[in-house]
Formats: sequence, C-alpha cells, structure tokens
Amino acid sequence: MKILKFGGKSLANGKGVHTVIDIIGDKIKKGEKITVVLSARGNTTNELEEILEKARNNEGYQEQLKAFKQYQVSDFRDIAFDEEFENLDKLFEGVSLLKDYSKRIKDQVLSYGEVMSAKLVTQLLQQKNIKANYTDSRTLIITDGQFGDAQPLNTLSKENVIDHFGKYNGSTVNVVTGFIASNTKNETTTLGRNGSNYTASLLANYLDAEELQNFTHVDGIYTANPDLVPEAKKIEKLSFEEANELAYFGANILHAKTIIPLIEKNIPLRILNTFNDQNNGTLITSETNKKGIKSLSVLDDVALVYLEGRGLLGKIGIDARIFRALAHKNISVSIISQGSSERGIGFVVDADKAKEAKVILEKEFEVDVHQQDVSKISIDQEVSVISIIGQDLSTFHKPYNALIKNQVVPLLFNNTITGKNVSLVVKQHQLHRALNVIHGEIFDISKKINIAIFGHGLVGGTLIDQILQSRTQIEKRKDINLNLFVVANSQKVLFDKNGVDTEWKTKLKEEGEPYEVKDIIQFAKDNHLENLIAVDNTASIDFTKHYIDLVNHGFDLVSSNKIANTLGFDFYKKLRTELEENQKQYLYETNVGAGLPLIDTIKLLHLSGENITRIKGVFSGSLSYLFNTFSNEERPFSEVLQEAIDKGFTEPDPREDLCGNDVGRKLLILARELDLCNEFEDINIHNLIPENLREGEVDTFLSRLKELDEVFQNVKEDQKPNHVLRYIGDLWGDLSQEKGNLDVKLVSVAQSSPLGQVKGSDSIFEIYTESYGEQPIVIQGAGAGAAVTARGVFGDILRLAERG
Ligand SMILES: NC(=O)C1=CN([C@@H]2O[C@H](COP(=O)(O)OP(=O)(O)OC[C@H]3O[C@@H](n4cnc5c(N)ncnc54)[C@H](O)[C@@H]3O)[C@@H](O)[C@H]2O)C=CC1
Ligand SMILES: N[C@@H](CC=O)C(=O)O
Repeated sequence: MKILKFGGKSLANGKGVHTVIDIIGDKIKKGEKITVVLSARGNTTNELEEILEKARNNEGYQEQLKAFKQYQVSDFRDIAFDEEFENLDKLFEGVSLLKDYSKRIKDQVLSYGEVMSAKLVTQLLQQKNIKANYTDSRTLIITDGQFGDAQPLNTLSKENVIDHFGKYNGSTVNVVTGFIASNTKNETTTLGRNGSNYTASLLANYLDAEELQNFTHVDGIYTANPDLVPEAKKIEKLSFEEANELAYFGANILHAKTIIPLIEKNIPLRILNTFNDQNNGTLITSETNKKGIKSLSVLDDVALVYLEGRGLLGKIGIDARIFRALAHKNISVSIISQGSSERGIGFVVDADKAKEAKVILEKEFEVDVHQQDVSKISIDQEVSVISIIGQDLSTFHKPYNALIKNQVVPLLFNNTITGKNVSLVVKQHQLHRALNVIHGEIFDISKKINIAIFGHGLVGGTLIDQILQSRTQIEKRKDINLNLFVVANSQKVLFDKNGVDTEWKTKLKEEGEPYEVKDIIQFAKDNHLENLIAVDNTASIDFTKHYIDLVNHGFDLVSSNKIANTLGFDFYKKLRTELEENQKQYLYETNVGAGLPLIDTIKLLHLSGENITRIKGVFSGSLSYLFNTFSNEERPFSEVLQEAIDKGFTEPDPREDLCGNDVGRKLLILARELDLCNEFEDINIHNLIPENLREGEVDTFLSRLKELDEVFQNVKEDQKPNHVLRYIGDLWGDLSQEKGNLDVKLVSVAQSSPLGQVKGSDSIFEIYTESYGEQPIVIQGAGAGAAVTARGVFGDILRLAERG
C-alpha cells in the first residue's frame, strides 16, 4: 500500500482540492492500493490560531470567523459543516468569556481544520463513486498528554491502526485526518506543526507501506529555498540521513520526526508536486550518495544567546548549569559553540524563547555576575542559521572565503563530527546574500558576478557589448555568470537585477533614472546581490570620490580611468588601506598601455625582488599614432590629430593627451607600482599645446586645430636627417629612493632606433632591470583604442570573478 499525504496548499480552494480528487481517482483507477492523509486546507490552521487569539484578547473575532466559515464551504455548496461550526462557535465564545485558553483548548480548536478537510475530501470522492471512508485519526493515534506537541504511544497506536485497516481497507480509501490524535483520556492532542507528515509516516510504519508520497506545492526538495536562491536546483535523490538534517534545519517540507518511522522500516519517501504531474519529485531512501553537498537549509526564527566572562576559564560545570537551567524550562538549544578558552559560549534557541532564556540564565548566574566571573549575557534576535548539508570541512574554506569577500562575517559556526554538515549563524539581514554566495560557491552551477558599469562611452559601451556577446560562452567554459545589473552615465542609471540585455542603450534612454552612487549601493543591498564589481569607464574625477564608499559596501573595483591612481599620494594610500580592510581588490591593467599586460608585469617583477632601474617609452597610443604618421607622411598635423580622435585613441578631451597629462599619469602610476611616493606635481611635462589654445571649451579647441599645423611643421623640419618625432615618458634615477625622476617630453630619434621603428598607435615600454642589464624587457603593442582597452577591462573583471 502507498500512503498519500496532501498538504494545506494542495487542498486550498480553487484548483487545489479538485486536483487532489483527480490524483486519488487516477490511482484508484490504476488499481493502486492507497491511504490518504490530509492537512487542514489552505491557511486554515493559522486562521484558527488567529481567531483564538482575538477571542482571548477580546478583539472582535466574529468577522474573521465568518470569513473562515465561508472559505470552508464557498466552493462546495452541498457540503455542510454545521456541527463543526457550532462547536467552534462555542469554543471561541468560551475563550472570549474566560479571556484565556489552555493548550488543550487550542488543540481542540485546531483539530477542526483537519476534520473538515478530511470530511470534505471523503464526500467529494464519494460523489465521484469512489469508496472513501472518513477516518478520524483521534481514534487511531494515541499520545501522551503533551498538548501542542504530543508524542505517540506506539504500541497502542499501532494496534488501533492495524485493527482499523483490517476492518476497513478492502477496496475503500481511508481518508485520514493528519496532525491530530488523542490522549488516553480521549482528549484531542496535536503532533506539533507539520504534524500531518508525522501522521502519514506513522501510518506508513504501522502498515508496512511500500512508499509514502508527500504531495506539496513544490516540485521536490531544492538545493536551497528557490524563493531566496533563484539558481536553486531540484534534488532527485536524498538519503534519510541527509533528509533528517534538512528537516531539522528548517526545510519545513519535512517534519524532523517524520523520517524516523520510515527509516525504521526502510520505507521510501517521495516529495511530489500536486500541481505538476510531469515531475518525479525528490525520492528519499536509505541509499547514501557519496557525491557530497546536497542542500542549504535555513532556520530563521531563531536567536543567538551569548554568555561571556573571564571567570569562566577552566571552571567546571558551567555548560551543565546553562543547559540544565534551560532544559528545566523546556527551552531547547541548538548550534552550540564554545571557545577553547572557555571564556564564552554561544548557542541558538527559538526566537520566541530568547528573552526567557536570558532571564533564566541571569537568575542562574546571578552570583557569578555579582562576582564578575560572568560579564555579559546577551541575545541577538536578528540572526538566521544556514546549514550546509553534506559540507566537508576540508572544502569549507571555499564558501567561507566567499562569504568574507562578500562582507558576510558569520557570528558563529559549528560542524558535526560524523555527518558532513556545517552550520553558520549570520545576521538576518545578510541571510539572502549569504545563501546566494554559498550556493554559487558550492554547487555545480555558475557563480554570479554582479557588475555595475559606470560610463558607457567608447570604452564602456564596447565593454558592455563584449560582455553581452561572450557571457554565454564564459558561463559554459568557466561557470561564471556575468550579470550587468547597472549601466550608468553621468546623468542616468538603468537598473536590472537580472542583467541588462542588448537593448540596454534604448532602455537606458527610455527608462533610465537620475541617480546618486548611494542608490546603486542600496539597490545591490535591497536585492541581496553578491560578488559585486564596480567598473569605472569614465574620465571623471568626481566619480573616483565614490571609490572608497563602494569598497566599504562590498564592491571590488575595475577601472580604465587613471585619475584615482594619480590623485594625491594620501588618497592613493587610503584607498589601498580601505581595500585591504575590506578584503577587496582594485584592478586597473588598462591604466597604462590599454590592453597590454604592463602593470601586472611590473608588479610581478617588483614583487619578486627584481630591481627595476628605468622605464622608458612611448606611453601614449594617440600621440604615438600622431607622431608616427605625421613624421612619415606629408600631411598637416591637424588632419592626423583629427584622425587619432576619430579612431578613439585620445582622451574624451584630447588636450589631456596633447598637454602631456595622460602620459604623465601613466608614468606616475608605474612609479607608484614601484613604491615610489611621487606626486603628479613632480613630473616634468613638456606641454605640446601652445599657450593661447590651452583654456576654454573642448569644442572651441577642436575648431582651432589648424593653428597647430605651423608649430609642428617647424618642429618636424628642424630635425636631423632620418629622424622622427616621438613623445616619450621616462622614469629614471635612483629608484630605491623615496622618489624617482619623471619626464614627459617630445624627442627626435633616429628612424632606425627601436623608438623610431614604432608604428601605428603602438605603445612601447622598455623596462630596464638589474638582471637584464643593458637589454630591456620590451612590451609593445596597441596602446589605445576602445576595443583593446575594453578587452583589457574585461580581463580584469574575469580575474576578479575567478579569484572569487
Ligand atoms: N580610449 C582609450 O584608448 C583608452 C581609454 N582609457 C580610459 O577609459 C576611460 C573612458 O574613455 P572613453 O570611453 O574614451 O571616454 P568617453 O568620453 O567616450 O566615455 C566616458 C563616459 O563616462 C560617462 N561619465 C562621465 N562622468 C561620469 C560620472 N561621474 N559618472 C558616471 N558616468 C560618467 C560619460 O557619460 C560617458 O558615457 C577614460 O578614463 C580613459 O582615460 C584607458 C585606456 C585606453
Ligand atoms: N588617450 C590614451 C588612451 C589610453 O590610455 C592614449 O592615447 O594612450
């Protein structure tokens, strides 16, 4: 025989009950032998509890009671619950007169939920000519007298069940009330919340059932609650042991006690979806699967209790006193953690017991507090417990590190020695993010990286397109899901927590809204987004002022913008301190040489102790293009300059290139990589712009480019034969001192020299070191351009994503 158990949501008005009747009908038609166990319908139990509370508090419960009755019959006009309604009326009236109720009365009130549910389904089955027998479990399951959480007396209950099914179970379906039972005085008791599952597993055990099918409103057990973790996946198979852990740690689809009667008889449990007949659900059996981590589960109605004191050190019996005092008041403790110094112990209790627990402990340790042996007994109500079921401690560093990187620092953690489970207590407001971070880290699914792009001009716009084009491939190859949740310019932002698509430009125009950077931080927080990266593709000094705030709110930084690295040395240091404190990273490979691997190379050489003695070269892609072309071709300077601008080689304001600032910045960035403390003012810069063109709007400057022609034609003609112009950066001097010499200048070099040979928009960097002597390491290649720069920024994003 199979036991079919249907939960409240499966039995709700509308599609619910009728689908249940169809499922039962189909099974009967196929000749399957079944017993049906039912919960109360929809929200019935909660409603009854609320009405009871209102009755006690004299709050006027009549209206809610009326609506409750209507709900029970509204979809079924020919079903009468006169007797049940009359009894409920009397009970509530009594409670409102007494202004109080006992647990015994509460059990009586709640029992009507299951009674009406089972009566209704029995009658509906009978109307379909299916032989059904309403079975009140109070005549079968006998318990102790603990109202609200009664324990079954197995021998008696088993006898009753076998006897009943012996009499009534031929071709008739017994429709049994879940959750309710009775004590030996024939008073109604209940088996605790989710007790219907327990009823079903007790029946399965007593009747040696072939399978227990638990019909719910979800497709099975997931790797995490899909409401909190969108990437959660259904688990096909679980062992009883794992299911037991899940049940304990809050997967309320299972009742903790449910599993034990099934394990005893090795009866498989299948979790199914009433509303999806196409799915096999999750099968729970005694078979263990060695594959590892199974699921994340959450307890969120809990509080953390913490007892601390120097005088506890080495004192015997402290823990015993804590647990005895709490047990005495029936307060159950879970997740315990104690430091080896024994100076403090933290543990978790149900949230509604926390204050009581504190009072009990304050009383128990009154003398110890007085003697200053105990300094603090505190509670934190705003916590949740996450349990990683199947987590081995040997790989626990992965989710743990990911949490820290995402600014979730667990308050406490503990593991089981035999099972593979680790539980973490986290702040409640961090639960959502923590779950997604751990889930992304431990399961075989892609890790989501949430990226905010600031600036979508030449570089930023190209980057967005490159990411959107490659993200599917990257997800396949690297299990990394690049989610662009923000695209912003200086005026507007487009938010999409699921990631913008190729229509981002139009959407930003039409749906973009004015913003401040703090709105983006708040959006990430509100949507519990993890693995955050802010990408700066602006040329704005204003935006760099937000770097520290972003870092403090959990963002890593990637930047093509050179400004932040070339502001005052104090800011440079402060940013790095904040990054270190927050365990965040800042990557800016494109700051020098666009997509060329220059900064990384310099960093590695320096870190490995290689003494860099000089760095020299053509640092600017735009000025390289300008002087390479101008030196070799007989064309006006302004025409070639306009070409460099049109090709996207120059800064948004090309005067930044021509005045030498851009090369100066690059030189300073490299100097600072070598731990030199130079400031921007230390750079000797040869400004190429005649003084009369330096001030004013960029458009005015662009309209006067021709005024540069004569100046540069003269410079070109003043050179020695076979010489060409190059605009170079040079970092030299004793680089072991606090500061180096930084020069930016226009030089004339022999065409046959390495610098003279540079072509197109190539940059060339000669790195002189002690080991390499006179022969420098040379890095050469495209030093500017939107595509190569965006690719470099993309590389930095992937580096961060992989480091996780
Ligand atoms: N073009 C190249 O070859 C290379 C450029 N870079 C750097 O890349 C950065 C971007 O350059 P382009 O794309 O050429 O500039 P662009 O002028 O085309 O784009 C800049 C974007 O930033 C936005 N923006 C400006 N201020 C902002 C703010 N406060 N907040 C948000 N957005 C803001 C603008 O609305 C615009 O969308 C610059 O810092 C440049 O130095 C770095 C290496 C090479
Ligand atoms: N304007 C810059 C762009 C790269 O940093 C250059 O020309 O090199």
